[in-house]
Amino acid sequence: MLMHSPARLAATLEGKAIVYMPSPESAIVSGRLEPAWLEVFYNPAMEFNRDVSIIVAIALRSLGLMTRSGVALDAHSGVGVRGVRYALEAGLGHVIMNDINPKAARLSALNARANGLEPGSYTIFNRDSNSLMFHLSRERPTPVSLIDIDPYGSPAPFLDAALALSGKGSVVAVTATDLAVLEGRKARAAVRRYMLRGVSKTPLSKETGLRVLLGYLARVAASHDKAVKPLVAYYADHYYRVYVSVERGAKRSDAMLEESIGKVVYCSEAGVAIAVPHSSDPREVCGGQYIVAGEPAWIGSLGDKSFIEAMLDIAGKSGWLGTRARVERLLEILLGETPLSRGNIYVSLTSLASKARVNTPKKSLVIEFLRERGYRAAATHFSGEGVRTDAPWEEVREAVVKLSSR
Ligand SMILES: C[S@@+](CC[C@H](N)C(=O)[O-])C[C@H]1O[C@@H](n2cnc3c(N)ncnc32)[C@H](O)[C@@H]1O
Repeated sequence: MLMHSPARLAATLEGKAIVYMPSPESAIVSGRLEPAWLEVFYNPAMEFNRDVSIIVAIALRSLGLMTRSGVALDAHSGVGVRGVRYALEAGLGHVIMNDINPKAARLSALNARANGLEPGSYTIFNRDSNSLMFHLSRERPTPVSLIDIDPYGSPAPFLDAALALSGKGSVVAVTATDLAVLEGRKARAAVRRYMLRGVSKTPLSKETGLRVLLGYLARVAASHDKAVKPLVAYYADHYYRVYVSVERGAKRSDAMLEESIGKVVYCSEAGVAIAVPHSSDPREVCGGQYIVAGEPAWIGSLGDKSFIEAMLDIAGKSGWLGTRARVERLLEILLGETPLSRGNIYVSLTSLASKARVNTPKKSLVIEFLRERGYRAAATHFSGEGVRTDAPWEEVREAVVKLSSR
């Protein structure tokens, strides 16, 4: 809902915040707002992404996981909506908002004032975010509990500084919108940007892309003798979003690399993908031809079940969120699939059915069938026709064939 206000600004409501943004007239293309054309970036379509951030921040506080400083850094703040909402809705004690665009920094300050943030409870910078993060980590050491990286396109150029700034227990939140690269459709760019050994587009690349992003984040953390642990990670619309908590120490870092970094391999004949350690021979599992979908990639769990449970509980009480119903739907699916995500890529029922030359059966029937056989199985948020399970793929194929005509 956009409201017009004087001085070439428009105002809108998001969450509990009133948000001033540049008047949108000049950025309407074919009847739609093109956020990158605004003098200062603001994308109303990312409200869902920000609503999830608010739930994460509240969960960190309520579970006692927020480190002592309680400071959040919104490193690419645009109009400042995320930073302001962290203060207003999640009650974070101090927010730092930064943007390289001077008009963005001014608008962030205006939005902080308009929403009644106490003058001492926020700081605004107009700097390159890398230079700011290194400044806060080395020149003016500032403990930051939540480091939020939400740039245009790839977050890769900002992760080194974010991990340098992170301390024990900090949470690093990252948005990536360069899906074509992470999913392997632009393989050369993926090799360059995320330092991959191998990458290829496959029918299951949505999940591979998220694992490539997490794998890169983990390797950057390792270069700082740190380790990361995903609290929640998901795909939505045109982006990936991950929240990881940071641990310090070379031993933890070594253990993370050993246990959680490997490769995603697509078994071409079977139509399934596997997440396995570097040393494993895919031919043994695939039993035939295979493609390396992403290496190195994160093969560990995509989140923490109790954290997601807490988020779901909080979302249920957060009636002010504009996208609450969607947040709850996502969290419910993540709660089912995340405990099954270590070493498992979801199975595409359509792919399996087409390889077996049968009709695709109903997902709910396949899930029930696998559970009756003692396996764990759940829906996945990556695809409406996907199932995540710890059953061997041969058993899933058997289920698909048996259930195809029902
Ligand atoms: C996708 S927008 C951020 C949106 C904002 N986080 C939100 O939720 O509304 C990316 C922002 O990053 C800023 N930016 C781009 N490069 C930057 C850099 N090197 N340092 C700091 N800000 C940068 C842009 O000016 C833009 O406002």
